[in-house]
Amino acid sequence: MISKSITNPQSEKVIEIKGLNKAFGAYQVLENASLDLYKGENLVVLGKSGTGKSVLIKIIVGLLSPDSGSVIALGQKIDEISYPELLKLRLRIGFSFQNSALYDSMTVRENLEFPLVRNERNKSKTEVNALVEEMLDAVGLSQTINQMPSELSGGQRKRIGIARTLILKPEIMLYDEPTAGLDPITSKEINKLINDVQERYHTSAIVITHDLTCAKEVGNRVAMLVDRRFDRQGSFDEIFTTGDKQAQPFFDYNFIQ
Ligand SMILES: Nc1ncnc2c1ncn2[C@@H]1O[C@H](COP(=O)(O)OP(=O)(O)OP(=O)(O)O)[C@@H](O)[C@H]1O
Repeated sequence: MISKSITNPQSEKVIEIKGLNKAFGAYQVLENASLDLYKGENLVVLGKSGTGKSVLIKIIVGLLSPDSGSVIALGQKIDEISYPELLKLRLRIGFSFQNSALYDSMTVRENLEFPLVRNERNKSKTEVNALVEEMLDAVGLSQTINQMPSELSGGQRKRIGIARTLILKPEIMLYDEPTAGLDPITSKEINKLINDVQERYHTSAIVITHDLTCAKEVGNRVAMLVDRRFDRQGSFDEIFTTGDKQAQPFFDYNFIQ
């Protein structure tokens, strides 16, 4: 397995997180955490369960407020913009949920149309159809257009979930455990899809995962959330070949156990 090339640190930043603090009551989840997402890269975020990865994502899209620190996404300071501006910004950031979050009572076509009908009402029926077809082609599932989610496999549902997120052409994609619950072959297909999306749509992405094969295959960079911050950042090999005591258990669990 070949690692992907690491991002040029001179690249433009599409997300800049500086000195982030977030606690729930006395429980400090993030402490002086800093992390950047560069334009066009896939950044893998690794961390033990309950360390605050979902909290981080929620802060980025303004669903949770940090106690202090600054988050700039696509040039906008999340905690300073108005609510309508925040809603507009969220449309530029696609969030692919862990459970795919498809509507079971709608066909694949209707699931894909839904974000457009809700957010881009000015689109004609022909434009909507063209976008649905483009997205299904992008995820390799054109033939499922009239099927119900219950007729799809777990891997296919993930793909349709990604297609539905992509249909608004977001500049940033947030993937929450994209390979969770999938077999290794289907996981590899999802990894390839994440890379195809990066190439075809020039998205920048944060990929939250516990799956190191996924991390290695899709990540231009890896950041580990340890002790409430992201002190460990680098290429996959930089993180996992140096015998780091916090990183090693992830590696051992995924590749040796
Ligand atoms: N709204 C909330 N109120 C109180 N505590 C919360 C809230 N949201 C998250 N937490 C706590 O913050 C910590 C981090 O949660 P988070 O969901 O971000 O973990 P995670 O790293 O995404 O875990 P996993 O890998 O299991 O999904 C947990 O201890 C969780 O209980």
